[in-house]
Amino acid sequence: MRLGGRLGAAIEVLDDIETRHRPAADAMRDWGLSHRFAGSGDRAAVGNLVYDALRRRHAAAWLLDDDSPRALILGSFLLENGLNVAALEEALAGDPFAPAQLSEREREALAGRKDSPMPDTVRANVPEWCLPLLKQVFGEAWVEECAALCDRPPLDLRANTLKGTRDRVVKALARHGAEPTRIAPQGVRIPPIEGYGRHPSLQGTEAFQRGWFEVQDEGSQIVAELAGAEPGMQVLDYCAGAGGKTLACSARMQNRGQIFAFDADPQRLMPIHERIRRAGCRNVQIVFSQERLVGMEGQFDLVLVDAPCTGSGTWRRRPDAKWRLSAQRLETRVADQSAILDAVSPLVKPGGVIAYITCSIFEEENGRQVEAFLRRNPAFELADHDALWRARFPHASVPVRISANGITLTPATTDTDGFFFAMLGRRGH
Ligand SMILES: C[S@@+](CC[C@H](N)C(=O)[O-])C[C@H]1O[C@@H](n2cnc3c(N)ncnc32)[C@H](O)[C@@H]1O
Repeated sequence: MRLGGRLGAAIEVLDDIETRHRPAADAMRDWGLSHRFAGSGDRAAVGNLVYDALRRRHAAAWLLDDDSPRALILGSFLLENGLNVAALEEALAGDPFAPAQLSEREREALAGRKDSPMPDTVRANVPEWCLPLLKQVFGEAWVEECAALCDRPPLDLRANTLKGTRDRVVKALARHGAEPTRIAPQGVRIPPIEGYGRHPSLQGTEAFQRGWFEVQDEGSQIVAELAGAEPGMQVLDYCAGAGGKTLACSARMQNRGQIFAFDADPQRLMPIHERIRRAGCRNVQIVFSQERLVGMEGQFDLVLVDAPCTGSGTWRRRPDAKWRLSAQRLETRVADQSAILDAVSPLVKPGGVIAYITCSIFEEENGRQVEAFLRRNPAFELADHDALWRARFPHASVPVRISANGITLTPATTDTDGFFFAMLGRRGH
């Protein structure tokens, strides 16, 4: 397929996402199935065009003064290509599969925008109802923070110290541009996609099959480090899902001590078996039912709560979720989180801690959630997050948002997905 055809295909996929309210990944998969002639390069290019348009939806719509799927794809192509209208026109000309040439109205809209500055609310590219929440959490930096959440993400890996070293992973993946991450001690980064290519598919590599690394965003690695699982500890990963944090804790613990991995949805736990085997983790017990935790009150040194959340910190990777999110869903998540925190608090031993984690940037799910928990549970107190950060990452010289209530990571500051971390200690020994 030529570029024109790819633009046409991207419009088709985006139209499917918009009109049928479908997740982008599902719409892309269906497009691939019904266009089997399309090669992997075509799929990657169409995927990039669609995801870019979802990331910068407001900016693309502003450029062409229209928010139809056509305007979003063409506008976002222009944003990615330095507003090169000639390149767009060339792609649209002479390809029978390309969308129609720019109309007079579109040309006029583009000409009108050429020298006018993009308004802040457009550059931020977030749903209107979120604006007050984001201004509240980021203050003056809200536009920069939101704009960074629209960038393409890197592909991050965590070298598995149960099987080898980070150096070995960096060397094995050097041809993909792999480099050590700046903060997480075992992190390896493959830079964001340029142009219309794709990240390498690493699952088939010998290094992956041998368990040398896991795919895990650096932010997720950092919060797992902050949780501080140590050899010999009794750890409960209460929202273990597919086990990303479980595996990171197991490596930190050098397979000594125990991790109980629980999730309210046993289906979510399914991938963990294979991951544990590949990674060589021998200190993980999978807990399929809450009943198994009865009688374990006061037993855990560390309870990790990687809470269900809005995922607003991961909008770079799942930009369609940004536009599906609603204030009501946020409210539901906040209620889930506070119920989970209350459920786990009796399981922590005196002197033990809860590591509360979200991949959200909203205060309601983060600092406010922590404050409300402490009001309900006076037996718990906040750790010194500043000291904790310095102790874990003494060599990290990046700006990071640390408050009394916790630590917030963002693409604009730590160059990671957005995450929140708070450590809540149970008083007494
Ligand atoms: C952010 S995901 C966990 C990701 C996982 N820890 C990882 O690092 O790969 C949140 C998980 O919480 C689970 N969950 C939701 N409500 C829960 C509850 N009430 N109790 C325990 N787990 C819950 C969800 O099924 C989901 O798997």
